[in-house]
Amino acid sequence: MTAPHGTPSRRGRTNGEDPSVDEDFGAEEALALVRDDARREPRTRTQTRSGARQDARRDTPPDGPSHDEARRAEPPARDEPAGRDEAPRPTARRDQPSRERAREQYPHDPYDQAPHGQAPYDQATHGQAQQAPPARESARTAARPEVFDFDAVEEPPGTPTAAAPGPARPPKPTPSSPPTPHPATPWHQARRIAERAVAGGRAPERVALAEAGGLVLAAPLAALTDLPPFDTSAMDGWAVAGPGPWQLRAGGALAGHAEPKGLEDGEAVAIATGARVPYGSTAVLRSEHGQVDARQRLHAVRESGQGQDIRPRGQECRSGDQLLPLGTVVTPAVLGLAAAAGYDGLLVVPRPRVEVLVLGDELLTSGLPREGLIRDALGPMLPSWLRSLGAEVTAVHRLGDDAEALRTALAESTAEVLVTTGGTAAGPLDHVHPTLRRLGARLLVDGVEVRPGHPMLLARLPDGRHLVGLPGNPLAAVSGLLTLAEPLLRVLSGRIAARPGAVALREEVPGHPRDTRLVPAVLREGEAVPLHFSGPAMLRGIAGADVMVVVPPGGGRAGEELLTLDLPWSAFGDGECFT
Ligand SMILES: Nc1nc2c(c(=O)[nH]1)N[C@H]1C(S)=C(S)[C@@H](COP(=O)(O)OP(=O)(O)OC[C@H]3O[C@@H](n4cnc5c(N)ncnc54)[C@H](O)[C@@H]3O)O[C@H]1N2
Ligand code: MOO
Repeated sequence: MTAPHGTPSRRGRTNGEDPSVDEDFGAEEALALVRDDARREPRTRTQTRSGARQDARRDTPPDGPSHDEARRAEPPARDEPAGRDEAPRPTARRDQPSRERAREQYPHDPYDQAPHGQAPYDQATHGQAQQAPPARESARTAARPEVFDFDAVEEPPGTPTAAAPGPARPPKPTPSSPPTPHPATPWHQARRIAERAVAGGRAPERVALAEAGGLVLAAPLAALTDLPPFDTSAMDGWAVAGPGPWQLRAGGALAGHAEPKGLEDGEAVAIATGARVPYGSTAVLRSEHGQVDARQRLHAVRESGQGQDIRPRGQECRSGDQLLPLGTVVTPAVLGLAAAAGYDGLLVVPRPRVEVLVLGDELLTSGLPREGLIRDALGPMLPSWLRSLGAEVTAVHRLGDDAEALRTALAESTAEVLVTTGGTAAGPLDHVHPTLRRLGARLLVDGVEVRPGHPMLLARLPDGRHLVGLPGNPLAAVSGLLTLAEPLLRVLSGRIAARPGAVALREEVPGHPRDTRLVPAVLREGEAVPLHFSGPAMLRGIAGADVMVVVPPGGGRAGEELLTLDLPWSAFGDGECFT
């Protein structure tokens, strides 16, 4: 499922206690890991491409800075947005036939995310065609009603934010002073904070195989038997002893039967695939490679070598061999292997219990949108997504915009993790921050430098439970899932971080001047083609996506390798995984 994660070999871990996770892990480090891994392990869907692409990246035009340098540079003054949350307007794009072709299939331009023909995307309006803001949006322009305890924002020591000079607690805004700037956390750092917020999962439990799918091994899987447990025939035919021709013995050996009587040299007996081979057998002759004459003598029409088509006992493993490490997700194949190796049940990390609280008076649970009401997209989306991240979703409650209902739900829930949707911003009905403050929660992440989804948050309640606050815009909520919920739940569910993915962009993707962008894309011939309809309020792009591409501040060039985040269905994405 989701990345970027460290490789198990370098960052292998099952809980937040492994010191190796303390290393900084930015985009460049993650990409370097991918390149390393690609050299070691040729079979990866996100196999990075030739060095030529990297060389091209290093190319510096004679009259200007390299792309990377340009990316690090501040955007030119004329592009500076009026507010910190706005991106510059796009510059005109050159006509490129190949781009046009790609666009026909997978039209994309984040600055043009409305259907073709509509007004261009403007980050300030969050992907919508420009229009007068609705009444509730204008209410958001009001100053932030609550001031947070910025001391309570936990940052690892040495991070740029923590190291930044300035007062620990900003002054309270007064009617004459502008709203306090929001201390958003850089995207990579937010993921690390979420990963380290918890030390590990619940105490391991033994569950029946039928219940273990999707859980994580809490102990290495060691073989309880040799596999195969006895010498078996790999083919239908005859077990033979010594060189032929052989005298065929009456009867035969079938799978599931006790060991047949041993063979003497020059003897053969009919045998089925999977049957125990009789003691004394030197090979199995396939049925299509032998003929029996009238005197019941078996003749080989093709020679079979010593031991041919016999699977010797212990060929796959010996009793006690470690088959899989602790931290492995119990996939269907793991269930099969465990059963073959003698297990009736497995010691696993129980799923962390997660409760979803959907906020918003405007949400309908059925029927068509009407009278300003819209369908709740997140209530139906989150349970299976969270489950794919290792959680057990115990309940989905729809609370409307009711601060008291939210406070009660947070105070009374017994889930280890609460996930709220909506209400993270600073509008009059956005109750998440004030309620957290009332409950004495500690904000570990309060806003992230990522688009969409920058108002996302991670908080710790006084009793140690965690709350992931997802923004209400549906794609922004997905961004929050991938940024904060995935690392938190990965550690709580005992999973090992997967190898980070990287893929080359088929076409340029504009970036935000300072924030990371998460852009839905499809994978085609090893390249990522960014998708259209990927505004913060839209799910149309992500619903057809294979991965989320992590676009660094400043954007990505055609051919540039960028990190990717897997989606729950990514394994089925481009058909290259099942070879
Ligand atoms: N003055 C400002 N206003 C806003 C800012 C900002 O920085 N300054 N940020 C914008 C961004 S970015 C986002 S994202 C949203 C986040 O807002 P909330 O988390 O408070 O979410 P809501 O206001 O409740 O909802 C936003 C949007 O999403 C729709 N929504 C909510 N829940 C659902 C759901 N379950 N299914 C489908 N759609 C949902 C809701 O109707 C709104 O349209 O704030 C911006 N404002
Ligand atoms: O742009 Mo907001 O970040 O819609 O998520």
